[in-house]
This record gives sequence, C-alpha cells and structure tokens, in this order.
Amino acid sequence: MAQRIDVKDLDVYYGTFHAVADVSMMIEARSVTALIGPSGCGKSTFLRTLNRMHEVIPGARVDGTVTVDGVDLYDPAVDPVAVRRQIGMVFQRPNPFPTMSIAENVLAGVRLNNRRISKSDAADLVETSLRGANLWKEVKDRLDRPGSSLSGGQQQRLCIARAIAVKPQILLMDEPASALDPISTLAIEDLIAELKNDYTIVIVTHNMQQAARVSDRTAFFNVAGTGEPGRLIEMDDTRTMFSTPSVQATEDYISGRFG
Ligand SMILES: Nc1ncnc2c1ncn2[C@@H]1O[C@H](COP(=O)(O)OP(=O)(O)OP(=O)(O)O)[C@@H](O)[C@H]1O
Repeated sequence: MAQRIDVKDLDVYYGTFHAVADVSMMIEARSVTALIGPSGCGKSTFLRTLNRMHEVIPGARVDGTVTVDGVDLYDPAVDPVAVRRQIGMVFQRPNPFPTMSIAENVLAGVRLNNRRISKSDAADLVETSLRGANLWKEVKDRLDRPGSSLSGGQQQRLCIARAIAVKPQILLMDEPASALDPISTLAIEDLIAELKNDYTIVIVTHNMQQAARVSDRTAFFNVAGTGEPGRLIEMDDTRTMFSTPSVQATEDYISGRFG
C-alpha cells in the first residue's frame, strides 16, 4: 500500500518564474513528513508536483524526477490521472460537493475513475472509508444528507474519506486543518497519526506545534527574496529539527523569529 517517494533535482517553474529550485528528498513509506517554511517558499508548489497536480495550472512545469517505488511519475508513459488516483490530495478548505449526499461524496472519486461498483460494494466502501476517516459514527444515520450539512471539521474528514476511498498509496495534505477550529484540528491530527499505518503522508503546515505533533520528518523550505526560487534548506527527524537544527535559518523560523 504505502510507498516511498524519491525526489531528485526537482525544479518547478510557472512560465518563466523559477518557483522551486533543486529539491532532492527521500520520503519514507508509512511516515508523516511535514513541509514547513515562510509564505511563498514553495511548499504548496512542491507538494503539487508529487502527484502532478501542478499540471492543471497553465505554464507550470518541472525538471527532475519524482520516483514512487521505482516508477518515475514524469515518465512520458505515465498517465497523470492514474498518478492522482494513486496519490491523493486533501486541500486547505474542505471541498465536498455541497449538494451531493455524504455517501455519494465518499464515492465521488471512485465514480470519476469510471469504476463500476455494485450497490453492496458501494455501501461497504462508504462505511470503511468513513471509518478510516473517523467520521462513521457521526454520520452513519444520515448518509443521504448533503455534504454541506456537516461542520467544517466533519467536511474535512469527509474529504479525507473521499481521498482514501480510491485506495491511494500516498496522501498529500495542504494545510488540512488551517480552516478548522482547535477541536477539529486535533481530530484531523489524530486521524493523520492513524492513517500513517497505511499511507505515506506529506503535509504542508504553518503550525509549528502541528508539525512537531504529527510528523516523523520535517523539511524546512526558505526563499532568499522576492523573485528568488524557494529551496529545501534542511530535512531531518522532526525531533532533531525542533531541538537541534543544523541551519540557523531553520532555528529562526521554528522559534518564530521570522515568517
Ligand atoms: N499559479 C501560480 N502562478 C504563478 N506563480 C505562482 C502560482 N502559484 C504560486 N506561485 C508562486 O510560486 C511561489 C511559491 O508559492 P507557493 O504557494 O508554493 O508557496 P507556499 O510556501 O505554499 O506559500 P504559502 O505558505 O503562502 O501558501 C510564490 O512566489 C508564488 O507567488
């Protein structure tokens, strides 16, 4: 299920703008990796290149390789739609389909992939995905109600259920709790801790406590100035990054001196 990701010499461009330069990193299977750094340093841009999501932005392109269990995602023979099925994404704002029922929201990704699925298999998949996202108990009696009838935190867990329903190996999360209240945030963090038993997780967060709580490894990105590309400054075990980082800029950022 879970797979490791090996990024080598990755550069990302928006047209002529060089947004991220020369990133190499290894992301272990069944681990949580946090991407941190000041606004504009390229965290989201980098994250999107891990499932070719940046390709939906006109002019965005990469150089370098992203290898998932031996397969280069950028090999011309690889289908980007298949990549996004294998590597799911959860965004900052919960984005369930508002008029679609809770159950249909869970199945939305599966249906988009044109997979035929019997009624009883669909019901099973809805249940296991909602259980996986820690939402089942709260919604099991109202699966036919619209996705928009849920609270923000529940909607985000519904989006996680939708992401895991397609059985990806990797989950990318772009500030998944930043629009949520503290209790929902903790629920998402608990869920991330459980999900890493089955998935490789990469999460962008601005919240240092959250990075320290949920991740095994932390990668610090920085940008030297406007118009400059973001770069990976250092990456290490989260505990080391937060106690004895090697680079002064990491320490300054983590301790709140900038960013
Ligand atoms: N669609 C786009 N077109 C052109 N430039 C973009 C686009 N998206 C992002 N950028 C630029 O790329 C750089 C990196 O942006 P990105 O959003 O990846 O940073 P970030 O570290 O995730 O920031 P934040 O923490 O504010 O979300 C920035 O200079 C940004 O302005």
